[in-house]
Amino acid sequence: MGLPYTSISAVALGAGYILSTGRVPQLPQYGFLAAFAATWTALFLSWATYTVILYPKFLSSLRHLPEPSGNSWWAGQFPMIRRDPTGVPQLKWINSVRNDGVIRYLGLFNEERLFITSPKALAEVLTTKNYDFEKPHAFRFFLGRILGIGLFFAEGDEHKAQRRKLMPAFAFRHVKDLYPTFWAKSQELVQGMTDVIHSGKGDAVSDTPEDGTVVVEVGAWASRATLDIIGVAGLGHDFGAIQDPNTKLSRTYNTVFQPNRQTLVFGLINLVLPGWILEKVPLKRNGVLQHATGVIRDTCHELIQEKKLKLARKEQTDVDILSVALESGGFTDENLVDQMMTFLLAGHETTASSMTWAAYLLAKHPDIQARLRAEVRSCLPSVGDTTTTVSSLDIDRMPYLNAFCTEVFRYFPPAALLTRDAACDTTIQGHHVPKGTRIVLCPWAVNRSESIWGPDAGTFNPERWLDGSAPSAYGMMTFLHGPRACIGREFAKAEFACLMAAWAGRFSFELHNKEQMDESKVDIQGALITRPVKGMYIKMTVVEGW
Ligand code: HEM
Repeated sequence: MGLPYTSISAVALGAGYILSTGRVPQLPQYGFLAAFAATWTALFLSWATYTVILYPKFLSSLRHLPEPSGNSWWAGQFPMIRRDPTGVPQLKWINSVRNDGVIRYLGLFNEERLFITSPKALAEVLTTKNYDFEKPHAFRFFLGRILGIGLFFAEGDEHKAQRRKLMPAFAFRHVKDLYPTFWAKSQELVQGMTDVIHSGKGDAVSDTPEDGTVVVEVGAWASRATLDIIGVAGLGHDFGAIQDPNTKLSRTYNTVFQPNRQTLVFGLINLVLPGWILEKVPLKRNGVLQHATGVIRDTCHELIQEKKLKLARKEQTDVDILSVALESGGFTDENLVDQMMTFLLAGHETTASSMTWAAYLLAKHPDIQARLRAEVRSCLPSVGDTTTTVSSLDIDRMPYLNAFCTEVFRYFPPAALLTRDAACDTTIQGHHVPKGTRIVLCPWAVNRSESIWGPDAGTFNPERWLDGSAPSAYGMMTFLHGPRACIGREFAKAEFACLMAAWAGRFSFELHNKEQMDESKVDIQGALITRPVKGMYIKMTVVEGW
């Protein structure tokens, strides 16, 4: 519950006036400032006691729901949430707290959160009552600056209308035409990395080029490839990030997503200060965000102008997302810029995160790596053969590749935790949920819930997708479900499958830091998109013969 600054200040002003002018003779007289400050402090303390202690512990209608033990008296489970990677506390609770689909836990200042755990409850929140829940306003401020206020942040009827206009561009019949683009970029990526390996100059100090092995930070390559793909397939423009790691746009996203103290402190302040105040605080992070927003907006503006010129000259035949949106005629220029900013970010860091985790998992499981490579080599033309391409049918015919990709999406969902606020009084699984209650959706936990996936939920096992035993759709939360599910899901799945086929077919993967065979030794950063904090360093070798 946000501090009601305006109401407290208004009452304190009134009290200051009354007490300083002696209007009520029965009351003692004080100076205006002293009376104002004393009333303000008293009201603030009463509000804080009510909000932090009385309401969550004794009055809330949600206090009888199951919850994890070990609360701090004023910060609930916040110490654990702050210490562990995003989603890890929720994973512990989903497997240990008995519940019927909803767990209540307390955050900083004992703010209540409802963590939704079962497929039935998730179906209710995401589909049946989707529009009863909205994205939190603080989140909109925090991310809206770099993501734009497009489809991602639209709500209610506005969301429905925007989604309807954009859907054709993301339908599978359109995505299937993009496979040649995905494959061409996968080829370019693999060629770029092959050149680096042959040159013997990797990204880590202990490279051992003499045995043909070079250590590469795969996350950076993944981001460059996915930025190029969303550039070409989304905006009809090649940013050339695979060829040049220092393009303005790549550098900009790097500075925004660099996991560091600044980002963390900014995020924490955002929990207590409203966005419009935080934006004005002279923090270094504000400057970084402002600059980044400028670069991203300008890039999108330029691309839209280019496309419009082409349209006017009747040269327009492209099938990228921007062209489809422009031709629908339903967006103003400013709105289009917001949509493009959304696709640029939502469509590149997410898939890059999946690629980074996939490289880690391949390195950790040499048997899976070998099986995948064998399938790729037997089904697809060589990645070096630029005269051939790959279609959706080629990829569909590869059960192990598809099982591997789906299992990576399950095991390491890029968006580990998402939130909603109840937009009205509503219910979940029959429990009354007051307006404003914070709802937590946690793909990281649900995707590994033992009650949904069985006792091997915590094991990476592509095999589970081959025997058709996968559980209810709502047990897999990587792209969410319902009207707000990821619109780019088919795009992402296709792009990821092409990129992984090219990687696994051409290279062998081995962990640079052997300690990381133990997953708990990989530090995970997860404010928005999960990634290894210090990058993922992999020893890569070109496997000849394909
Ligand atoms: C592995 C890749 C991806 C993952 C895991 C992913 C995941 C998600 C998730 C979880 C959401 C829901 C967020 C929320 O409602 O709080 C979402 C929404 C969205 N995603 Fe993705 N995404 C991926 C790739 C893409 C791509 C490639 C694009 C575009 C080309 C894209 C565009 C969007 C958009 C526009 C939304 C907002 C949809 C709406 O609110 O109607 N995503 N994504």
